[in-house]
Amino acid sequence: MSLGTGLMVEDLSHSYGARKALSNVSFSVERGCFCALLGPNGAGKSTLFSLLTGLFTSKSGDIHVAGFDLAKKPRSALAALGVVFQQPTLDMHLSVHQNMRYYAALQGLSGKHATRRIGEALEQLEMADRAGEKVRALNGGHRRRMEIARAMLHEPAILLLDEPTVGLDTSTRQAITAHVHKLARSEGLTVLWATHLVDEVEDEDQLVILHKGTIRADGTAATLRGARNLGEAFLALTAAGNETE
Ligand SMILES: Nc1ncnc2c1ncn2[C@@H]1O[C@H](COP(=O)(O)OP(=O)(O)OP(=O)(O)O)[C@@H](O)[C@H]1O
Repeated sequence: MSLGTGLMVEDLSHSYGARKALSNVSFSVERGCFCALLGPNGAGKSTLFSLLTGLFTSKSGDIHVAGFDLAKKPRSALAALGVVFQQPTLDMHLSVHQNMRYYAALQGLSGKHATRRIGEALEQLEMADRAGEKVRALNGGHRRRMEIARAMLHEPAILLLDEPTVGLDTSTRQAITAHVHKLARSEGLTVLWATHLVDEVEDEDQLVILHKGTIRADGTAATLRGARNLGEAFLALTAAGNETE
């Protein structure tokens, strides 16, 4: 895989003691693609994210981020990643801008460059007019948008989001999902979006279905669902996997 390309996961496995959470998982996401990683609770999505972000180390398998081998070039690989974790990690007592400034400093951005990137990232997520507000005064949707803007500060090639709409109402979920689809299209950003909700997947998205630690399907959402709606297709693909166990 060459420099600047998307994400590649090859033959990745992970166990918690005797419990196998991921078994020989392989898939790749082309640069600029939105890939939905769809799986029910316990499928292994968070485990995969922990491996992709270097929180856990894989004993078997390879991960390449924007062309960098995570095991051999962790700094370069991690620098190419923007991450939005499932649990919010904002300082409620600071303003949006202060939170962004703090994170910019952690990323090594300072001065005018940091100010410019904070402005641009907030603009992209339509949050620029909230910059002076305390985070605790924002609703859940705006907090999430802010976290996405924050993950974009260092201009990552790849954005990972682990169930980023958990706890949000339907219209807020739709707005955030649409925002990130737009980012992928307009910025050439590679996106891996983990979810268990089929309505967050668009027909033209790449869809990877993970169930009980294995990949059950990988293709364009429209192709995988065929004439069915995605909910039916998802149930069929995950039920088919159960029968073999
Ligand atoms: N720290 C742990 N110790 C033991 N087993 C774990 C641990 N974390 C996860 N597991 C198990 O590994 C499997 C995959 O869990 P994981 O959290 O990665 O799935 P998930 O798809 O993210 O699910 P959810 O949507 O519920 O977060 C599950 O069977 C889970 O019970």
